[in-house]
Amino acid sequence: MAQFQEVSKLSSQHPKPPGLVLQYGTAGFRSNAKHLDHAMFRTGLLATLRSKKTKATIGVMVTASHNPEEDNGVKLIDPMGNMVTAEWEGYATQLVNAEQDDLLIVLKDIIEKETVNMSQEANVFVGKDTRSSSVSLSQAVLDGVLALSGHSKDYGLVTTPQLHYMVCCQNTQGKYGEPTVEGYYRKLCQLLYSIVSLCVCVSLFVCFFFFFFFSSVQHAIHSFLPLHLSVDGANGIGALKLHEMESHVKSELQISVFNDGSKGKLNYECGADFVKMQQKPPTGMEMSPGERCCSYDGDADRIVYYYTDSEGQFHLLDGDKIATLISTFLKELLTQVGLDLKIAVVQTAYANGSSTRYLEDTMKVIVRCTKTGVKHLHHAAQEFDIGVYFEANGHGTVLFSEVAEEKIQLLTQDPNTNDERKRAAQLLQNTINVINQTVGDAISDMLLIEAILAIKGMTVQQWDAIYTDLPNRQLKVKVADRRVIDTTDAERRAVSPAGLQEAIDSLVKKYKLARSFVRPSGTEDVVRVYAEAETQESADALAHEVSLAVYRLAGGVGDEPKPLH
Ligand SMILES: CC(=O)N[C@H]1[C@@H](OP(=O)(O)O)O[C@H](CO)[C@@H](O)[C@@H]1O
Ligand SMILES: [Mg+2]
Repeated sequence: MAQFQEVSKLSSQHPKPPGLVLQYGTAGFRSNAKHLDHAMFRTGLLATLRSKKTKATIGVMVTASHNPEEDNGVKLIDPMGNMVTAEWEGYATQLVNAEQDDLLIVLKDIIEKETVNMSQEANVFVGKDTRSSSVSLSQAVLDGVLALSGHSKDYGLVTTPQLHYMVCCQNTQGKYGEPTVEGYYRKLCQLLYSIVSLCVCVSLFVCFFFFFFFSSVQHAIHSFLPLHLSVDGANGIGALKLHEMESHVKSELQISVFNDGSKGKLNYECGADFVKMQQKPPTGMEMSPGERCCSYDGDADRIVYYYTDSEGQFHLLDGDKIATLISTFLKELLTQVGLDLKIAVVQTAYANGSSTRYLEDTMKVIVRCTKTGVKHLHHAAQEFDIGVYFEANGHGTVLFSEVAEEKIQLLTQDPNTNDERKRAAQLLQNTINVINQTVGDAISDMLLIEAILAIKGMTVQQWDAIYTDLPNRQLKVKVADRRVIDTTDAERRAVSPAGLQEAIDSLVKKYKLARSFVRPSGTEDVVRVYAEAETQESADALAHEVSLAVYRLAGGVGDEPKPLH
């Protein structure tokens, strides 16, 4: 067929290095950018097939998120803006690893297995981050789409969640929003205006009573707006997009952007991953004591907040604290509107033990633990009326079931609802709209958090004080083959190699309030070790001892892990 001749022709311009094997991992393909040209072209081919199969627009995002500048990667976005299914992840791995001469055989095999109608039209949206390699790599994706006569739309520089949003808007015929970057800002920011204005109405109402005691109403509003926030853009796409969004929110939210890419290197000593892992502020950020700050990652799908206190002590408010703030807010609103909706928080094994305890024992919400990787959390969250999911590293969002959205919508229109209930229903409605339900989104999460803090009149210190994190430590161990470690119970227990779990169990027993687990990373060639305990010294010592156990029992390479102190 002529169609396949074009594939042969164009694929020879994007040849596969013989013998190279890549795996569609936790977040798509990731590697040094030099190894990815063929993977991009072939992901373009697969996205076209997926589009024909689903009769919908598919997204392809070129990014390696928080990884170093030299790396790159690619992920596929399904019609509703979700991650692609596990089955198609498998096809992606097969197609990308086919040696040059076998490419057509593997391609035709997928077409046959999935009974793809090749005369069906195909549409693929493509986006990229700010890495210098992203320019040619996204062109390789576009070539792949072209090779199978698919239509493509190149969104150029966008955040990962923006591309997820575009795909969802396109496939819901605009019901989710307008599939443009401007449409995205309008949707998200308008809601900040209405959330804030609802709040101002309440402030005005309160001020009316206190008018004669305290100076003026105007003063109260001015002290409320605009909000101030310092953002570390990780020298990536998020910084660029914040500048773009500025004009939409400048009277409600003043953002000072640091690490905006004008001089520093992407993700280097900055960004959400650096801040979370190192538990310290990014370089290049000016912070005054008590000031609210946050960091995005390299493709702006993660966010963490932090501040330093008057003694210079650093305080991190990670994904767990964000999930707690958002679920508290939603639960309070549900009580006010009197709706009996099932709300749950979904976490991974990396969630701080204090957060899980607080959510279950004090807030009395259902907590679920899944494997690492947003796709797992997303699926679990879909089982509830309202599913709040966050990885501890700040990647997360909230999902509302259709039933929940309908019930809330009805309440906002019900003439028999009293003012207080109506206001709460309206806030819930606005919250639904400000949230990017397709995937974790640093910009959307930031706007929601800012609105919640304003509505609740809460400082970052008060938010931080909801519970106290258990001291914790994450380490990496190099082993010859990390696949020798197999886990169960949402990655909290190791079933192989023999003796490893027993060794961890006996080490954990030595410390108070301790917990530790190990798992092979899905994005890096390392085994990750997590430990938490009553004191930082204990968490550090436990993490080191568990690292040694991994090194000895799972084939460690290089030098033995050294103690932290
Ligand atoms: C401990 C940790 O933060 N792991 C991260 C990291 O996965 P690993 O499989 O642990 O390498 O990258 C994933 C993709 O960004 C993210 O979803 C996940 O939370
Ligand atoms: Mg990311």
